[in-house]
Amino acid sequence: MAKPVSIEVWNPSGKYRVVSTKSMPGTRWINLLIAQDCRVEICTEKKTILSVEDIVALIGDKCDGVIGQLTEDWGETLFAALSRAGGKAFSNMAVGYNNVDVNAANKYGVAVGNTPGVLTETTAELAASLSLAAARRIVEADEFMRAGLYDGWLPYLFVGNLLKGQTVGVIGAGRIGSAYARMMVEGFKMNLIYYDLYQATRLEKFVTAYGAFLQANGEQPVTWKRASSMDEVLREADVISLHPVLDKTTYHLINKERLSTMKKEAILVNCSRGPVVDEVALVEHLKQNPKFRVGLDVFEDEPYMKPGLAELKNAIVVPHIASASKWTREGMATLAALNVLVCQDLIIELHLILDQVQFI
Ligand SMILES: NC(=O)c1ccc[n+]([C@@H]2O[C@H](COP(=O)([O-])OP(=O)(O)OC[C@H]3O[C@@H](n4cnc5c(N)ncnc54)[C@H](O)[C@@H]3O)[C@@H](O)[C@H]2O)c1
Ligand SMILES: O=C(O)[C@H](O)CO
Repeated sequence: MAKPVSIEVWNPSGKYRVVSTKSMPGTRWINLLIAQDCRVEICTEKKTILSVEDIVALIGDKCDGVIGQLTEDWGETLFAALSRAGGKAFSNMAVGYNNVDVNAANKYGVAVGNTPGVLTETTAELAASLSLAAARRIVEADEFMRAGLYDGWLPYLFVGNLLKGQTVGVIGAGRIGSAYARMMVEGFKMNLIYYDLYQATRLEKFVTAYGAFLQANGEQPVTWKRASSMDEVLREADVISLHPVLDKTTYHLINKERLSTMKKEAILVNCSRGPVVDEVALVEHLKQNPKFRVGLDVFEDEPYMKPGLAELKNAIVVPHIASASKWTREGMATLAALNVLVCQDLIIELHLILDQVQFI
């Protein structure tokens, strides 16, 4: 028998019971649920990652819908428990849903939602920040200053890479990959090479139009190329950012062999999912190639890093914060609440909010 988990309750007399496994930013999501006669229960347990057992206890005997997190394992056990409790809706508070077994959800008649769109620009901005920080060695230089080591300007001090005129490579040119590509092309006048299963027509048109604009103003135009393989991107690009979904086809997409085909001074950024990169191979590659740099927001075994990574000066590491802007996190919470309401048929004035809702 799992221990009871601590909760905070909003609108105790609400007819429908909706559980959120974590407290989420803002109050709009809570108010939306209350307006549709929901009793909202928010788990206030101190531990960061809830176990399947904890969540089964939270679901209890009657539960209409759940908002969960990407750190949780939403599979057979949880969807069976939710279905037994009368629930028909689950929303991940994330766009990525590799932690959700959608087949199991289907089997138990539970609809699944995610939160795309509201995090596109915020996540792309972090990927751009990591690209810049790696190119200009900002974290190393900051540590140097704080250690009191700066004793005057020097021609070789923290020399990094100029981005202008170099090639940015994007693997997975969906919403976030395309937003990142636009930032790097427009902001730093980089040329683009991308690889995706599908053609990114709007992105191509954007780069073509921007190139024409630059040329009309007497500047070197930017260019784009859709690569026929991922290896072409790895060989040609100076900065490569990973933005595919995580599934069987993208697991360890970046491995020892592929790292060896990249330029010795390339920059690799990962704001997708940790297992897209073989992190052990990456640590080895970083050790062997001190001018190769990485910016990582995600890790193979979160919250852990593979041995050796934390000690490497050519790696910038941040704790999965790519979507962490206030606007975005409040938007994700709002979308997650709307997903649960719509999937559970609890919306009264559906037409007022349907355009804000996203489904997998
Ligand atoms: N670090 C973070 O905090 C953070 C934030 C948001 C999203 N993400 C991750 O980013 C991912 C992408 O989000 P999005 O909104 O851009 O999704 P999206 O669906 O718009 O884009 C994903 C792209 O990957 C492409 N793709 C799929 N398989 C591929 C393959 N084998 N090779 C190349 N491309 C492939 C798809 O065709 C699609 O264009 C999410 O699934 C999530 O895992 C991470
Ligand atoms: O998939 C997602 O949404 C991120 O990892 C968290 O924002």
